[in-house]
Amino acid sequence: ALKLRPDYPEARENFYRVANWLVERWHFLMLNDRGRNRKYQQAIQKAVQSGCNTVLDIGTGTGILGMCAKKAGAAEVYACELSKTMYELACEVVTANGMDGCIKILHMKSLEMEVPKDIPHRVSLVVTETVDAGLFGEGIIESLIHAWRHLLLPPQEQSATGRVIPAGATVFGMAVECLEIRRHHRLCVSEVGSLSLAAAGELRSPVSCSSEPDDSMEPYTTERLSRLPGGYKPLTEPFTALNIDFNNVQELEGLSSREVQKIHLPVTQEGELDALAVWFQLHLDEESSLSTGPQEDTCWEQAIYPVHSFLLKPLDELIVEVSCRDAYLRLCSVAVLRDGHEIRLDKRVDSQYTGNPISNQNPEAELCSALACLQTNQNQTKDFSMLECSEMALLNNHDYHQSFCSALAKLMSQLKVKWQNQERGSGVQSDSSDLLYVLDVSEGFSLLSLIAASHGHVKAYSSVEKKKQQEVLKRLARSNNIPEQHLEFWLNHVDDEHGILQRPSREKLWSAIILDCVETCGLIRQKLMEKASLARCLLEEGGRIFPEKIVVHGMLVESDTLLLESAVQGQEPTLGFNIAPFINQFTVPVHVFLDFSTLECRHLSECVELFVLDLMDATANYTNREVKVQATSAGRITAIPFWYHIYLDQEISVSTLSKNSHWKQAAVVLQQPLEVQAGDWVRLAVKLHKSTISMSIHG
Ligand SMILES: CCc1ccncc1CNCCCCSC[C@H]1O[C@@H](n2ccc3c(N)ncnc32)[C@H](O)[C@@H]1O
Repeated sequence: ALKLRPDYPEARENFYRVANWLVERWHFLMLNDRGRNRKYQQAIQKAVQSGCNTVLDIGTGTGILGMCAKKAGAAEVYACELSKTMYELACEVVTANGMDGCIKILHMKSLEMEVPKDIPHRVSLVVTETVDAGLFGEGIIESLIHAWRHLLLPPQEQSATGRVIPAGATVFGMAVECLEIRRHHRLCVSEVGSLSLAAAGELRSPVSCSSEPDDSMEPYTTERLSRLPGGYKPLTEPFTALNIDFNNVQELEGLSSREVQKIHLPVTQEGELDALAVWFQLHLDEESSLSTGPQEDTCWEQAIYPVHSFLLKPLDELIVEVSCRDAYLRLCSVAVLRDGHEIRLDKRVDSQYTGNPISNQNPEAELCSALACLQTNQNQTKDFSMLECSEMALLNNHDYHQSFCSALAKLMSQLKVKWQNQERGSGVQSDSSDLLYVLDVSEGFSLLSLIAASHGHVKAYSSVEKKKQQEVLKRLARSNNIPEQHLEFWLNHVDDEHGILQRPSREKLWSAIILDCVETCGLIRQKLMEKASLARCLLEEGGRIFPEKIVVHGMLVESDTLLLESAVQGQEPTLGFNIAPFINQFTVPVHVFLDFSTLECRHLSECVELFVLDLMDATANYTNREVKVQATSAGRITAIPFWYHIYLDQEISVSTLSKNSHWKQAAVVLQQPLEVQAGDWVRLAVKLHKSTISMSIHG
């Protein structure tokens, strides 16, 4: 559709959503990494010059490594790529670089390839970079075992034996304290919005690396440690977790049956153990290697294994187990050696509140928390509830819940006063059971319905869907003395907003409706304005929507990092091959999941108000706005990061840029940077179409 009518906004928005999905963002990072490209090129040249004449590029992506092999003089070059989009793109790239006649590209997974069906004979060299931050996440081990068995010249041939680039890898690990990781993976607070969380039971993020593989969990997550807000504190020296030789097929085949390795790590700094960080060195050949370590200025993320919280002291020894039972590299911290005796970490319930004593709470909550621990101790493997990382970070966001608690309290008391006035006026005595009705349609796990119900005389409806999570809410209602009948789970089987947004009952309207406005990635939720207008019709006199207003703020920045993550910058980084125009078709103008607080960039203006969305008064809204912004210093404007101040009422607002925010930010990345001098004025044209914000800049 875009090719047919490039200006058609619907197609454009849809394409941007699809593009993010079709082509992973790391393609841009990888292709802009000239150091990486050169090292691969040199290793390939050396191998071809030393006799590797037939080459197979596994996971060719844009085709760059296959083209290196051809240019280095290899007689036959084959490439395979499992993603259809990348396969088609590689064909275009190879043709554009005049090599379509001499590189055969297959749209298939290497594991399906056979000799002579797909390639005429076994090859002397396999090149590949099918690795992720945890090294094995793209299946490189399985791919290489298959390649050694079916596609590579077997090692026993005296003459030319097959080889793999990279030749092997060394995996490193390190124990770290990191608040940003902790608040995304475990509960760190004992109460939110005047609710005690003692009875919540064990809450876990999807990332948990128990030694027995459990496919409902991911073994690790990924983070750029050098860019995490608040940074991290190493608690041990880096240790070697694993060495693997990709040219030794016995070693590759033996990997999954290697016995679990126990590593003793002397603690070098006192601190809270939050995670094991893992990275690796990719040995391309004997001389050159690539590293994904946090200390390098590498663009790659590290693999993060959140582990049981535990306060480590300098003389402790942390015992870590390393295994690769299934295809994944698994690390877990199993025990701490202190004064000669072993404290098991993996058997105990994770101490939910690290460092925050459950103080000054009512005795029954104390009893509940003791019971909860007792309960989880017995069958700790079963009764835990899973929260997404963003839901865990939201739960830990104390200010967010406090703001809602205050704003809801204000509304509830206003409405109760209104009733009393009406009663006095009409003389009709409404029975005290008359309740205010609050609907919380937040996405995912939300406690806002409970916070509303805790104000008394409120019947709250929650759209939490998952049974386990509903159990958590019911437990919290009980332990916070909220009457069972004041909490209901609402119509969560219907998916369209018309279904969820209905009157609470025939004669009743809502006193408050809580909407979810901003996605974790930093974009406005789809159909927000439609939902808001529907919700407004369902409010009783004086009722409110939360939030009532969203103000978009932003600023002009110069950031090479954002450019490198959003488009390939010319031909030079890609070894002179013409690749950029092809992969840049998948550039999207808005970059999401950005940590603006740690982005390397130069601020070229103050923060400015870009747009206002009024959810209580549709007539106050516009679809585009021109904003004049003054450059405060000279530079090249390459991006406009933006975030939101979410107004719960006239006075109370939460910012999506605040320190404990569970939200990330977004940024418009300009394809043509704009040079400015200090004092220059630029005009920003800001548009909102179907909840999608777009911006263009004019000198
Ligand atoms: C310093 C390297 C680094 C370190 C840490 N983080 C990231 C990186 C950068 N590497 C990222 C590549 C990761 C994606 S793999 C690249 C392309 O290969 C394709 N594929 C994957 C397996 C496979 C197969 N068996 N047969 C055919 N095709 C295959 C994928 O569809 C993808 O397009």
